[in-house]
Amino acid sequence: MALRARLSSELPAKLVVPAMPTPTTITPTREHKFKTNTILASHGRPPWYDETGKRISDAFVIGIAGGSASGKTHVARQIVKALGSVPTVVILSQDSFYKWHTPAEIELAYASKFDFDHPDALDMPMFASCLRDLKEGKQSNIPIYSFKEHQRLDEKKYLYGATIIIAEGIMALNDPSLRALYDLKIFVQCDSDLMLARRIKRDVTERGREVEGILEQYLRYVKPSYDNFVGPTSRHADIIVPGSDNNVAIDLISTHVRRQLAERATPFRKNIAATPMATPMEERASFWSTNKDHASLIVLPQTHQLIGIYTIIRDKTTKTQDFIFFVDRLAMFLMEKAMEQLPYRSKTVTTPIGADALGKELDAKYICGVSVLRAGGPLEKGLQRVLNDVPMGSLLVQTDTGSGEPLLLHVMLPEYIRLRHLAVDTWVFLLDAQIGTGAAAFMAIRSLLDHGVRQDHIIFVTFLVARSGGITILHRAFPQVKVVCGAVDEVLREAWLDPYDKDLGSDAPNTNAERRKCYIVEPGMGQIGDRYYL
Ligand SMILES: Nc1ncnc2c1ncn2[C@@H]1O[C@H](COP(=O)(O)OP(=O)(O)O)[C@@H](O)[C@H]1O
Ligand SMILES: O=c1ccn([C@@H]2O[C@H](COP(=O)(O)O)[C@@H](O)[C@H]2O)c(=O)[nH]1
Repeated sequence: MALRARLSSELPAKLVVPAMPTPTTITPTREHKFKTNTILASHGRPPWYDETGKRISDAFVIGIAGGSASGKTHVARQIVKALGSVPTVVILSQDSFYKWHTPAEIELAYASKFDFDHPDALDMPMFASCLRDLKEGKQSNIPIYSFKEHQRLDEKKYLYGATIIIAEGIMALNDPSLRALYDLKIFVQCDSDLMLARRIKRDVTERGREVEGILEQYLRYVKPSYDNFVGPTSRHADIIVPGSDNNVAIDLISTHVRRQLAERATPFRKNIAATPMATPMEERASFWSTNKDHASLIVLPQTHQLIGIYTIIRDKTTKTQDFIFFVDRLAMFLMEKAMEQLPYRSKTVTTPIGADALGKELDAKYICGVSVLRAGGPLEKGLQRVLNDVPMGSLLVQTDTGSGEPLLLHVMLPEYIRLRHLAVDTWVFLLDAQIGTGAAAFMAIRSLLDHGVRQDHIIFVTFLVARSGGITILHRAFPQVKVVCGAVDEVLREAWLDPYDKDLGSDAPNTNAERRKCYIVEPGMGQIGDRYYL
């Protein structure tokens, strides 16, 4: 409703954008040859949740319908191009949702006697469900369809983290449950002869077809389907875009989408900023006073041995070789402690002298590790020592130098998390060097929850937690996540970081354009990832 109102203030209720008076030639590029459901552009994803940990915005979804070869994919790609530097954009092709075909149906397809242009040829409920998951910020595993084999392939394409989704297909506006998911509905209008000419060219070069078969299929199914099912859906569109010379329409659409995204953006880091004011005094006092038995924050016993290891690691004069050795040792201590957080069940074994011994065995279905790059990397070795062959994944979270917000730049997760039905039974050791503002921890935990990992199955392992930082807000947002750490440092302060300096920044104002604002845990251990790897 709100969108319609806003759209109508920007555009007439239904906009038919005329073709450009002077035709421009768009040279088909290699990318036109592929119909892939893929992340086409990613400039990092800013927070999609607030400081309570709840998701605050859905992805912006554009539905594009039109006849076969009218230019739907082309329009989708032009929109992505025109949007420029925006967060993650995904193009979801309805073609991927053609149903699985029997050998008899495939034989008919090769003889151009199978109707791929009826709405029943597509698995609409599956398309709607995958689209809904992506819109709601969850992962989706999309089927892959081969036009050459007229068959759905065995493998699937994993997608996660879209901020904008463009769903395109001949029947994209056909189904009411699909239409309900779109924030913007587009119909690509194109002359029949142009569509036929393009289809012949494309099907011969890209889909392994012959002209005679293409024409037979066109007359028997494609043309009647356009008249009966596809063309009439143009009445549901917000915008009608011409199938050629459509630069004006593309500009209009991209401006609208950019404005919508700007309206949805909310500052995050500022809200959890590393100031003692981030949570009320009483809440922090109660968190730390109960922290000894606190189920959510487990601090390693402060033995002389442990403090000795920290002393070496904190010392800026420690040589890289020694730093790596002691970080690896500390990682082992932390991981051993973290392993205690997993469930165990009773088990009786027979000893070599034939006696029964009552013991315990791990009771976790799936376990994996995910490190927040680069700083979480040094903990990986510790995890691999306590759990042989544990599947590892990573998340690259970095601070946007302009906005100061964390950005999710890369997601590489193990199958136990990528597949939702496994994720619910998966225990995840989430590894990061420290929890300062908590911004990276928030993003990493939220990403796992989006995949269906249970909050109480996440064990966050870290070297250092800042007492005055975001840990209390993190705990408030995700009370069931356990944090295992080796030391608690008192101070978290703002500073300027020089990318070429391994020592951490000063309070001096930003004189060097490359320096960026950061938050420093004090006394801290410096940039652990840099000291370990560089
Ligand atoms: N505006 C355009 N100008 C020039 N060629 C185009 C234009 N739109 C589409 N084409 C070409 O037409 C063919 C079919 O376009 P495509 O976008 O794949 O259609 P659809 O996704 O609707 O089936 C492609 O080879 C593409 O390069
Ligand atoms: O195995 C198949 C599946 C589909 N088709 C034809 O594809 C078009 C839809 O794809 P567009 O990319 O939108 O053109 C549809 O008209 C089907 O006839 C096919 O030939 N073989």
